[in-house]
Amino acid sequence: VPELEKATVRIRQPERVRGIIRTLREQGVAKLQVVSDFDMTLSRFGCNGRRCPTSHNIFHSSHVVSEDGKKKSVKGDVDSVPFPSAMLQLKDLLHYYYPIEIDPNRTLEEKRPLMVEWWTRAHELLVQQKIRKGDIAQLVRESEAMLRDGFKEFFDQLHKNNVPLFIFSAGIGDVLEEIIRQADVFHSNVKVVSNYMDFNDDGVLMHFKEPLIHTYNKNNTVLQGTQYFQQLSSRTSIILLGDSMGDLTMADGIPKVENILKIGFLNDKGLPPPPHPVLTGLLQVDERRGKYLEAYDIVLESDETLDVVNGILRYILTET
Ligand SMILES: Nc1ccn([C@@H]2O[C@H](COP(=O)(O)O)[C@@H](O)[C@H]2O)c(=O)n1
Repeated sequence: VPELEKATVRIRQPERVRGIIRTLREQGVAKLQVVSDFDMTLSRFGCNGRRCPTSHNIFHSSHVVSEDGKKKSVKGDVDSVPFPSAMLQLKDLLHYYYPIEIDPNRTLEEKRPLMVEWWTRAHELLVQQKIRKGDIAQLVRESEAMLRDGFKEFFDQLHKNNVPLFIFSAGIGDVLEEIIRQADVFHSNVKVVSNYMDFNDDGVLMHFKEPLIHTYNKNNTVLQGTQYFQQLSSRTSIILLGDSMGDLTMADGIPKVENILKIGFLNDKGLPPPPHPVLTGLLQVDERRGKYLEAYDIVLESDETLDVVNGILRYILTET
């Protein structure tokens, strides 16, 4: 896999990783499934020195706002504040909670209640905005959210080879599905589990459906009743893609894992140092690298592409 020689690749145990990749190929395509996070894993973290939005914070800078918001803009403040003040609070939440989410020095027990608090407050703010189902496509079209370079080969290779792709996201399902749809890669082998909006008959957001999925409960507890992994029990070779320590448990519900390759994107590099608004107070990549290298087999640093994943898939999916 020549892509493993890229400068962005870090591997703690190269021999072990080569062994897993060889075994995945030997086991064959019929045994393979891919489990992936969405935001900042399949979607880009940054572009032209700016952060790309997650499926939540796509709403921060959107002109697609509630009737209240539109009335505000009619009053003349559309250029200076193109969204109602509650939208600004979403940003405030991000600045407060995101450093907590990625802090390697806090335990999961400390983080979990704070994540529930973040998601609950953010969802309440979105409900207050009376988001309309029909506006989501425009919102996505006008946003800077985008899939990583090489996404088409990634989705198409898996589809062509009938390899199931399970996207397990703590983002907003309605938004991320639209991003994938607009990229024309929402193939029949893709299954998404995420936080979904619940709209009334007029298409206005009323609630978020249960269970609430946040960064640190992406495991079997929120998959009860889906039977997804049970139906794929013969697929015992797993490629897991994530960008946070919470993503490491995404495959826990798979009944029998024989071989698993964990690939992690270590983002947050190559962007302006603090006081960049979102990075203020964040621990830098150097401080997080050690934990990522222990947890993920392959760590990709400042890599906005799916090149390495595609290279590995090409190798595994090629007939021997
Ligand atoms: N109000 C929020 C809540 C969460 N986020 C970010 O979204 C990411 C979750 O999505 P995954 O697809 O990665 O599971 C998470 O890492 C949070 O940083 C947000 O931006 N706003």
